[in-house]
Amino acid sequence: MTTPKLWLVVPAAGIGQRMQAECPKQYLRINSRFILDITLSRLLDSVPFSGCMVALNSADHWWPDTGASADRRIQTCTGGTERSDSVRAALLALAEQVAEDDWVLVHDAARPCVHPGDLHKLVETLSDHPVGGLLAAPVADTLKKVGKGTNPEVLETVDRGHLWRALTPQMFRYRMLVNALERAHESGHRVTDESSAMEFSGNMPLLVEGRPDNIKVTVPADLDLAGFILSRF
Ligand SMILES: Nc1ccn([C@@H]2O[C@H](COP(=O)(O)OP(=O)(O)OP(=O)(O)O)[C@@H](O)[C@H]2O)c(=O)n1
Ligand SMILES: C[C@](O)(CO)[C@H](O)COP(=O)(O)O
Repeated sequence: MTTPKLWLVVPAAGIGQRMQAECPKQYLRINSRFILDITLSRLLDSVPFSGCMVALNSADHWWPDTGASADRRIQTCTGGTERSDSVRAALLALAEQVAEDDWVLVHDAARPCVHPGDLHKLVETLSDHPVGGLLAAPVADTLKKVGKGTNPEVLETVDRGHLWRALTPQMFRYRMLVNALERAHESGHRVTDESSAMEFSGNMPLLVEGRPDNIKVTVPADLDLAGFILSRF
């Protein structure tokens, strides 16, 4: 019985609309380094991955200027319209290299603050789990449900007792994840993370508590926050 390998998929084909920046947010800089370079180096320096596939936008002209583009461990493919399309494209691009039961960790390019300790905790916790799982953090704020209009008036306060925020990496077996994403896609079931696809296929991924500072750079204020977090470790 061979030991399953670890593979990394990084969806980096978004346009960062909510960031309202002059370039896709994965190419904004923190301390002069591209966010994408920071994310990839933190992941590849922390976990012995057998390989890495980065999904890039077909219009991406920044990649050749990254440090990562010179890293022989990293391959690239063209992403898709939605994040899940980009992840599927990256998984299919790895098809000839990956064994069915190998583990794949999927991590957002826009999450540069992921902590090595959380990566080790995720891999160790899930290494013999039948399904896999994801880093997540318990909800710490009171949550309000609002109506559909543009004026967010409160409909109700949602019980947060059993609510967690999904983070990344999300870690699943290659074949199970490909099948789950294909099934969700073919069913027209829109998923915003890998766990949702696994759940749609009837699985119960395990949540592994991660640091709440593993933020996704999404809106302008997140850039300085990420810089501060990274300065602390
Ligand atoms: N079609 C897409 C959309 C998103 N992503 C990636 O998925 C991650 C999380 O998505 P999100 O934060 O939504 O990034 P964007 O889609 O770029 O942001 P926005 O929704 O503001 O445009 C990002 O690293 C993004 O590059 C991707 O690879 N392919
Ligand atoms: C995958 C994710 O980061 C987990 O919280 C999130 O679903 C990505 O959502 P986005 O709308 O693509 O940023």
